[in-house]
Amino acid sequence: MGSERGSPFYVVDLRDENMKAGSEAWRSACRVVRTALEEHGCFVARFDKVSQELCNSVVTCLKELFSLPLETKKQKTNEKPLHGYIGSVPWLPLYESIGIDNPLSMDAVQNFAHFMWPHGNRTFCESINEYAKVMAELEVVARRMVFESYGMKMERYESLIEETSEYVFRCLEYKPRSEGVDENVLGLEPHTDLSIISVLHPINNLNGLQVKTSHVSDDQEQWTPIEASPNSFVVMAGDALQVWSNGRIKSCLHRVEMKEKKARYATGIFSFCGNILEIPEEIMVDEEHPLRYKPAFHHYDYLRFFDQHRIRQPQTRMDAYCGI
Ligand SMILES: O=C(O)CCC(=O)C(=O)O
Ligand SMILES: [Fe+2]
Repeated sequence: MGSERGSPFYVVDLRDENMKAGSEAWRSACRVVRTALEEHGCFVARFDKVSQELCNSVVTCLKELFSLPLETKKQKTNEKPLHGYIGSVPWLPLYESIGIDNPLSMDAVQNFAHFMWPHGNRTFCESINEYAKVMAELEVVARRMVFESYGMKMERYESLIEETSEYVFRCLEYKPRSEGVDENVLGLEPHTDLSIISVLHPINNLNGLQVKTSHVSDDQEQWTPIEASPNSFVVMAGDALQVWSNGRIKSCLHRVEMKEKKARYATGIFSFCGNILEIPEEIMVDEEHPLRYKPAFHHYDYLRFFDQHRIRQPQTRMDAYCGI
């Protein structure tokens, strides 16, 4: 466990069958997770519970979904901000994405599929629901590790896990650059996610994802690619985790550069808190880390705030919403 040669990002092996909560391997992984999130806001997780067959089926589903007419894709499938379709953005001509709310519920996925295909789509529902469940399993392990790494007691964080397990599953397609599209145009512009944690998977194994890293030694910032590889998932801190940790963890600034000649498909599962997320002040606040945010954070309200004000700069946005 640690960083891979040539890459500054930490790699956490979550494949180990023996990695049961409480074991030495588990505690050591918790430490790496905390260091990684404090340094880069992300880490690479090795996780082998998604078979190649399931990945292939999900890619087929995504192709089918994105080839639907624009009017169909744009239907409002959800009331929550940023949970639906995003596309036809003039400065992001290669990017399209669609959110599926509550993807662990087969009923919710079927509901979504009925919006898209009048007679439903059984293969789509089965593959997406099965795949989202595995992604969520990985997300929960990551969240448990974060809570534990700051010394939270298990009795306390288990209820927090339940409150913070609302998900949206996002399907992403990046079209290959066609004639006339400027070579400086990005696949997706720099941003941080508004989630607690995001787990991303470049499911057809194409590169493009980059994270803003800073080198403490020379004070330089740069965009560093995260290589796509089978069984590798990228776990990122979102704004809500930054607030929860009183700024100890920085939400991860990332973007997508599209140099590929083929369409790039990716998926992401994003966790949210359905309740008020409280900063555990007894753990996060001390002389060195005075309270930076109002201690009660209303997650969906923060999404509405973003939707209304569209403040792009993440630190300014969090400060404007809940800074003290
Ligand atoms: O395509 C990717 O790898 C990243 C997608 C992403 O950052 C997002 O959906 O928030
Ligand atoms: Fe993102």
